[in-house]
Amino acid sequence: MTYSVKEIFYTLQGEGNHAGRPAVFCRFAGCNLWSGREADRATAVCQFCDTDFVGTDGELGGKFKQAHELAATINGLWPSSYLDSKYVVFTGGEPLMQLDAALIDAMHAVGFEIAIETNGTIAVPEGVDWVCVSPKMGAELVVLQGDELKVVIPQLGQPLDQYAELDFTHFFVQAMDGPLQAENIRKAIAYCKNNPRWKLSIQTHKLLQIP
Ligand SMILES: C[S@@+](CC[C@H](N)C(=O)[O-])C[C@H]1O[C@@H](n2cnc3c(N)ncnc32)[C@H](O)[C@@H]1O
Ligand SMILES: Nc1nc2[nH]cc(C(=O)O)c2c(=O)[nH]1
Ligand code: SF4
Ligand SMILES: [Mg+2]
Repeated sequence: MTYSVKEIFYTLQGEGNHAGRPAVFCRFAGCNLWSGREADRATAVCQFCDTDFVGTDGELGGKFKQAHELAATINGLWPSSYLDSKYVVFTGGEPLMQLDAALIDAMHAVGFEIAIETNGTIAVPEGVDWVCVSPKMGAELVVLQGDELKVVIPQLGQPLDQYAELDFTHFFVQAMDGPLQAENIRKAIAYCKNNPRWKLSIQTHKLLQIP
């Protein structure tokens, strides 16, 4: 299959349980909950997205015909002097529209641990080493287990109490970035203090002004 990739870059994971961990990010183009066009945002299922995932025009973006070509490009960003702890985060857009067994095998073959950031609407294939699910109101959640549940708040009517019963190891709330960010951060802090199973995920890469 041909993979459509917006961009590939080496940075620190900014969010969630692995915040601060060096990682290659592979951002796939396309999402099942928004076209990515501003004109469609108001009518999209997911309306608060902070990411440009349209097209293949970003850093190292493009169409990759073979899993091993994409794996080699990702592997090429890992520092050659340090071949331990290799970590790739597949995101997007929605990575589970494209991540398949061939790419999982190709990444493992070059020594990577594989993480995904997903909206939870598409089943996770075998072999993914770290599953971060971020549910979206208005979209059916089908991924009911994983490593971290990272809920962007506030979303009207979101069943946070029910989410807390799902089979995840870590439970995070993350303040929605946008015009109400300051207020959303206050809400997220208050939510964690009142519901101590939940931890705060800060988008540290935005504070640090790194990709
Ligand atoms: C851009 S999404 C891509 C992966 C996948 N489509 C998803 O939604 O999980 C990566 C992460 O950013 C979060 N996110 C998107 N827009 C955000 C915003 N405005 N404020 C805070 N987090 C946001 C998502 O919920 C998700 O956890
Ligand atoms: N540094 C950094 N960390 C991230 N964690 C999740 C991201 C995403 O867009 O999926 C992201 C991102 O875009 N950059
Ligand atoms: S599901 Fe993820 S990538 Fe798609 S629009 Fe929402 S936040 Fe953006
Ligand atoms: Mg991001």
